[in-house]
Amino acid sequence: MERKNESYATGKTLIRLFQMSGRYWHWMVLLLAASIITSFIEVGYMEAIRRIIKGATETNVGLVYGGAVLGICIIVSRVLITTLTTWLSTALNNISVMSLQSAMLTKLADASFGETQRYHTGDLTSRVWDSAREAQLGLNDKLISLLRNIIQIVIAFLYFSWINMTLSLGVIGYTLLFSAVAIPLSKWLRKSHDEHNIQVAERDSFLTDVVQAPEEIRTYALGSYMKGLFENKLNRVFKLSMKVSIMERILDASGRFSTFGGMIFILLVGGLQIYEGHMDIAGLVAFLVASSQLTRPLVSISGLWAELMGAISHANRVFTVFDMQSENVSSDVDNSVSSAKGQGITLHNISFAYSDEQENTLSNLSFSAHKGHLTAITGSSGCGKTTLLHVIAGLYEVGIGNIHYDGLPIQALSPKQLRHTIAYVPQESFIVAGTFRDNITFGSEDAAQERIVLAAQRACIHETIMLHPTGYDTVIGDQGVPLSGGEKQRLALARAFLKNASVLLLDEPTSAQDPINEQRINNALMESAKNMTVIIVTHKLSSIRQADHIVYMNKGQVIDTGTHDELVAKRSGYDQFIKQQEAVVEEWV
Ligand SMILES: Nc1ncnc2c1ncn2[C@@H]1O[C@H](COP(=O)(O)OP(=O)(O)OP(=O)(O)O)[C@@H](O)[C@H]1O
Repeated sequence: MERKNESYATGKTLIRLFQMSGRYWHWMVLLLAASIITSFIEVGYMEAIRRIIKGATETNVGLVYGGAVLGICIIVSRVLITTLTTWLSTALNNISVMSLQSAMLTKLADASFGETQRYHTGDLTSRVWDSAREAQLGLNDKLISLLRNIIQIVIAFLYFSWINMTLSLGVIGYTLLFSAVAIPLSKWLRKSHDEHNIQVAERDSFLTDVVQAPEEIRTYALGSYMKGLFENKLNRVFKLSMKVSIMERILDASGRFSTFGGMIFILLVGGLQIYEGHMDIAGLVAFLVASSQLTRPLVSISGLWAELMGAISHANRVFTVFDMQSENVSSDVDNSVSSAKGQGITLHNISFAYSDEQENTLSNLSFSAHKGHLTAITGSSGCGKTTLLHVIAGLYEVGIGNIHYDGLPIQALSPKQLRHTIAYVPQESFIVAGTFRDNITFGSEDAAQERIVLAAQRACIHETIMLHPTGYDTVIGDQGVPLSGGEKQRLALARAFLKNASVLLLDEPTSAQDPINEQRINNALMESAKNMTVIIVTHKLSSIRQADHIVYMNKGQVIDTGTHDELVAKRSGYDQFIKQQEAVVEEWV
């Protein structure tokens, strides 16, 4: 599958992520403010220790008690501010992640069909689910923590330099020296995170495929074969996880080493400072006990930076979705298009290739599907019928040729106008977990019950629905009533009948139907074709013969068009195609 370069510069990624979360900036500012208050409280904690030690060394009981009272106040304030910060960050995390995920879903619904087709569904799912979460939490938690640590360093530094400037500068210099190792490591880490995410996406895509194919897995006894493939993918993820973890640990270790070494450094330099009379013993003990207030944020900056690299790698996966080419959705629907009493659909010299590297799937193709006619597109498997239907539905843009809807070029219609004009029944029926009614009224939620029943009757699904005591309110799908392939197909058909469209496009709508339902559906389609343009892709002889107009295709080209009798008489290949189909049907009967 073709992939875009998913690597954006770190700074640009952060700015973009921040812009996307712009409406939460006041929450972020509040969190930052809470962090600043926390840093002051931490300084108070250091001061309390210093006073107690000073009081003890100078046998000043008042100073000891004063330090203790300050300490208690600090502890209470710390609890309060921590509770507030936790509440704020939990709320911010949940709301912003949900908002990013739903924005991604909206984008995917509006993105050009061709773009979304380049990605595996498992990959897109993990982008919306995992990458959105990791990216947003990266901004909310990691970036804010990074800023908080910087603020904490400044405040702690001001306090410590009040005690002793030389020692404070020494501690900072020493810690930074050890943290410097983080810079090249974080670059490698970022690359490893990118590789890791690609492997995770491949693992998830594979898992989606396997979960969706329980029949094949069992009937072909693919369990151990799939297990082998899955383990290979897991191994690759495992190796990269190990690489990432080891790099993170090295970053972490460099920080820890600087902390321990820092103690010795403080004792050495602090001892000299006391010896020279620049500070007292209470100051040194306060430094020793609380120096972590200065070194910890310095050290954790490298750890946070490493974690931020992971979040940025996920953010890039999120942006790839937002960068998908959008359909140019206009805000208002011009109903004049759907109500236009035009000529139907006309295609002129259409050619289409899935990518620049591939040969044309459709070549120089022209025909008309008139309003008031049922047009059937037929031909052998793989000749390009579904592709052609997608092109007619405007799901793929054609490079060469043009399509006219009721006399208007397709480019003159916004995607929204086009969607309003078309009802589409794909080969694979899409059923959501919900009621029968929910599944029929997609996009026509306020449809009256009589219209819903009429659509279901025309699609031959009404009787099935009424077998359930709760009728149209029966829950189907995931946790509800399971449906057969034919029932799903008829439900999808009812959805299309309900939509007030002027063009009905159907891809093998009777492939899973028994002959009786097949004939009833064919009749309903003939009836629909009286006042709309109906195009059906089919291999079914009954549907082909019944059509007013047949488009016979082979290898991406239209070989001939006409009625069944006309095409048989022309002997341009259609007659042979039909003979082969009939021979197969007879063999089966
Ligand atoms: N998303 C895609 N990317 C690249 N090639 C594709 C894509 N979808 C289909 N094709 C290729 O285009 C050709 C035509 O496929 P299409 O599904 O349009 O044929 P069809 O006539 O509808 O076949 P069938 O009757 O078996 O459903 C096939 O060779 C197929 O491999």
